Amino acid sequence: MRPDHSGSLLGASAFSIEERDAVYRAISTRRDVRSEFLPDAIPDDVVERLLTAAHHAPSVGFMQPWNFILVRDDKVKEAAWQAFDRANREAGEMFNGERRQLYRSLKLEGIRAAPLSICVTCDPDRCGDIVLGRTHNRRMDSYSTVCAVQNLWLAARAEGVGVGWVSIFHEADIKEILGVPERVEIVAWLCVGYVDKLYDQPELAVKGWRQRLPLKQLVFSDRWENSRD
Ligand SMILES: Cc1cc2c(cc1C)N(C[C@H](O)[C@H](O)[C@H](O)COP(=O)(O)O)c1[nH]c(=O)[nH]c(=O)c1N2
Repeated sequence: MRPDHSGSLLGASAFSIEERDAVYRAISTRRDVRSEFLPDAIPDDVVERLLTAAHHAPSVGFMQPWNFILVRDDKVKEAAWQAFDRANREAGEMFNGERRQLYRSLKLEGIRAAPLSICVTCDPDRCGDIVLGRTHNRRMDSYSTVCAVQNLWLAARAEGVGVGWVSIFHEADIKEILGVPERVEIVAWLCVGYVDKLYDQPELAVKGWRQRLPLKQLVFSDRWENSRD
């Protein structure tokens, strides 16, 4: 089949003020959600829009290395929670004193509370061994998959749906639970569900774990500024 070269260009004018503000509002009010999920099922058309948003993410060489495993089965969620719990206990041991106490007091997942989990994976073999743009850095396929997660996260905010990213697992445990092939990477376990409240600041900041850094401290001109290391 001959490639389709019939694509046309779209106008690229700025959004209206309202549209622009809506985009920034989604970005600034998106939160990582752990425990505030409502039990209501998410309608299929909403899930479809979230996945479509994810699937429109940029990807290296237009590789689209992602898959989305939709988990609704309580038994599967329970197994994932057990894997989280094991890893979380190990993580707690890595802090000392007050920090350990604080860590242990944090709620870091909503796996069983959220009506839906979406495991987002990255298949490094999606389009052969040599991928445009990935030749000098193999991690570009993982980065692409993270872009898909962020698209989904922002779209979810606009839908009134909360998302919580859980990464406190041994990857092998999740692969086994979900039957994911060895070569495929687990990028994110996302807990997904409606919410009626969101923190106005990151929960980790509210709970005293870590504060947002001043942007000024992170921006350099032309070269890395060692004095700020
Ligand atoms: C790659 C990655 C992995 C994780 C997270 C995020 C990302 C990007 N975050 C969420 C993280 O704690 C949160 O994004 C920050 O604290 C900032 O808060 P807001 O997302 O702005 O609410 C997260 N949160 C949590 O409670 N358990 C977890 O395992 C993880 N893992």
